Amino acid sequence: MALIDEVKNELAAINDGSPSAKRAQATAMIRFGGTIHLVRNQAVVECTFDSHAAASWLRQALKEVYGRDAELYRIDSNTANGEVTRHVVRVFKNGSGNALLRQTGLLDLRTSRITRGLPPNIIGNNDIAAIKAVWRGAFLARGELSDPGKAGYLEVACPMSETALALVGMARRLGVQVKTRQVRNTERVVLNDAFAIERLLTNMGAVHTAREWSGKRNDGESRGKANRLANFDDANMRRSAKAAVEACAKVQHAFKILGDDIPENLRAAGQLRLDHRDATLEGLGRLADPPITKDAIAGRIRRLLQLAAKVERQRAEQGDVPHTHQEPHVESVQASNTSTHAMNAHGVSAQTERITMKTLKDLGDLKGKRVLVRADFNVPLDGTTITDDGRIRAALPTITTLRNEGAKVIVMAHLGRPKGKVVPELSLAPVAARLGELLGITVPLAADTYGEDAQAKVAAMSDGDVVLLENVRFNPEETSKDEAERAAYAKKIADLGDAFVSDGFGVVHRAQGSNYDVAADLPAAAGLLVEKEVTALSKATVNPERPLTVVLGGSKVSDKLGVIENLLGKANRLVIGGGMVYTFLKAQGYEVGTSLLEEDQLDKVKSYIETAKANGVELVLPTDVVVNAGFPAGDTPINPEVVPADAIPADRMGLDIGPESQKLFHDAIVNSKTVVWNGPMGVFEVPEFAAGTRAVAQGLVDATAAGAFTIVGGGDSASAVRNLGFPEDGFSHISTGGGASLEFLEGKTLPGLSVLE
Ligand SMILES: Nc1ncnc2c1ncn2[C@@H]1O[C@H](COP(=O)(O)OP(=O)(O)OP(=O)(O)O)[C@@H](O)[C@H]1O
Ligand SMILES: O=C(O)[C@H](O)COP(=O)(O)O
Repeated sequence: MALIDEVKNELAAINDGSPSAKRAQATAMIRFGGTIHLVRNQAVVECTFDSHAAASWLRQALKEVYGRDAELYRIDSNTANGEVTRHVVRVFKNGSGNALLRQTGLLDLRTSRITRGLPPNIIGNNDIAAIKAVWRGAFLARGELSDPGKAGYLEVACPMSETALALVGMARRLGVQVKTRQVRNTERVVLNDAFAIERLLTNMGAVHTAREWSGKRNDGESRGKANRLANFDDANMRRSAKAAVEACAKVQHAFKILGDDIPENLRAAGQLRLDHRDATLEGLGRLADPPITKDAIAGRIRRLLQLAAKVERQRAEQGDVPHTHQEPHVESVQASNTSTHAMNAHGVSAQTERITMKTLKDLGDLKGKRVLVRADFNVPLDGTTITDDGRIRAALPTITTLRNEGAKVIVMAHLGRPKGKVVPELSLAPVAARLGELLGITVPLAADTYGEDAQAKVAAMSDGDVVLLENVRFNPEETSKDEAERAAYAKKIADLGDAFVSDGFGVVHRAQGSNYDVAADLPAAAGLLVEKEVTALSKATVNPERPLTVVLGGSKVSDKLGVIENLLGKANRLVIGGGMVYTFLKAQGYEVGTSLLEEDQLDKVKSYIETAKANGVELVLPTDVVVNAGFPAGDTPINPEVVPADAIPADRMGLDIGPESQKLFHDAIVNSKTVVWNGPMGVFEVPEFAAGTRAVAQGLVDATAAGAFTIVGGGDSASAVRNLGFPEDGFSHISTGGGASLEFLEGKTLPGLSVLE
């Protein structure tokens, strides 16, 4: 028996729900699996299922919850693919069809029309059991599931867009993000993330077969890959085919624009796309000579299209040819890339697969070469004093390796957000001095990034020398949204070097001139830090050892709420502290005094709390907090006081988690196999409010000692760990990335990494 049949059998065997859940499921089964027509003004409700068990369930439920008798019969038909059996449940006799439509709410009594979506009584039902039941009914009626070993997908074909949107909303309330997609003129709700599929199946009640699906999926992974080209007939393949057709059109256009002036590796990649229109990117990679990864082939095609777009733009500027607006090129490759991600055997997104990037060895012999290294030297400063030099030290392995190879090392970096203006306080002068100290040499600082001084300093370099260019963000083009402007600027930087090494992991989530565009102009590779970060963070995203606990804190509340939403489908346990916790406490109806609060995020947070409950994600919040009269400033005396988390006085501000919570958090962390921590638990810069952050850091140290894999991410958290005196080797990995490490965890595609594929 195919696994989908087993899943439906398991779902159809669920019969112990409340009447409200049964009504929700039955209504969904009619809405998704039924047709309604009139015979002499009598409504005939006819629902067709491929599963006999589903049809039987509905017949029984109609009797039980609506008192309606239904006929059940089977239809066998011969199709090109063999005999197909369907099971029909029909409600018709004695006006019972009309009555059923009224009872379910599927007949809108005001307009006497059939409701297009799900009836309001179902949509407005906040009972999680009923929401699960709707999904169960929809899936029983029109659900499809990939076989283990194939590209992972779960889909429900919907009768119309309103029903699709209703399902999307309900999935969200279960903590699962699904999308709608039109396939062969049918609106479908689709899901490709393996973990989310398993979660949704479990939520529907297919607890046993969900596990079997994921288990079999692992066993069958290699088979699935090998069969990919042969099995072109499943939903993901169809999506991929569409993306491939679009990509072919773009490649053809690029060839036309570029003529003979195309780097050979890019031409070969484009030609492969044209010659094998139906192949997946993975398949194209296999066909390349020598074979390369799908990420590499995607990268080459993307660069080909970018190059064409650039040339076309230049020509348009020179008045050679009409500018035909080629920006969508880049997007469409990303789109085809995305569908490729959706096609892998686990159906998961970019960072849940290992990322393959070019590395230093791919740059060949660098002796005497000018190597541009993008580092992230965005370090905390107190005036001109660097309070944590972790990011500078993290760049040393790459710089030292390049120097040892006899390269001239030209380092570029940003500091703060000067918004395209020269801000003297954000000069990299203190960084040049510290880098020189750490390397034991003088590191001259060029007064500009690519201007006369930079050119002169680079021209004067000997092999093994290091020069630092001034803050790249002093140039408005660095962060410009105008790709052409950025590209022209990147070209000027690229003129200073012979190769580019991307080593600023903290900035790989940005597509900016000095970390992204410059890679199109020079042979480019990841530095040792970027390699190390990707390897370490992948341990939390590629089959992490569970329980996976994510600890979040810090002050950038709304930045991190998105991460929480995403993690509700991935982590086993979420521990929340720091400034963001007060929005959670308020969402539970507690007074939070003058603490950091994002009022406009309250509804979101409420739904996260609900989702966490529904998904079985353990949400650990503080039970006590340390408060003060206000944010510690200047000489104002500090009067820390511990209060229960549900009773913060109206005139007090929460600035740390209390002692009871410290123990609670510590224990939650220690009982984990993988821990990711981003954001301090309190205003750790002030000793009176540092205990919570210290307890969490200690939790990670203890978990590491017990064999867990622990990651500290976030600029402030990393500096907190060091400033509080914890040894760096107490943690498995201290990430130099803040936003970058979070976006990596979220599974987003990071431009600064994809450009190195
Ligand atoms: N309860 C609180 N109220 C106000 N500020 C807080 C509170 N708890 C922590 N903070 C502040 O949060 C700041 C760090 O937050 P942030 O979100 O920037 O974390 P991070 O580790 O730097 O992460 P990232 O690098 O991703 O930005 C610290 O300066 C700390 O004082
Ligand atoms: O500190 C960081 O997270 C990185 O340096 C990126 O800085 P940004 O958020 O200003 O781009």
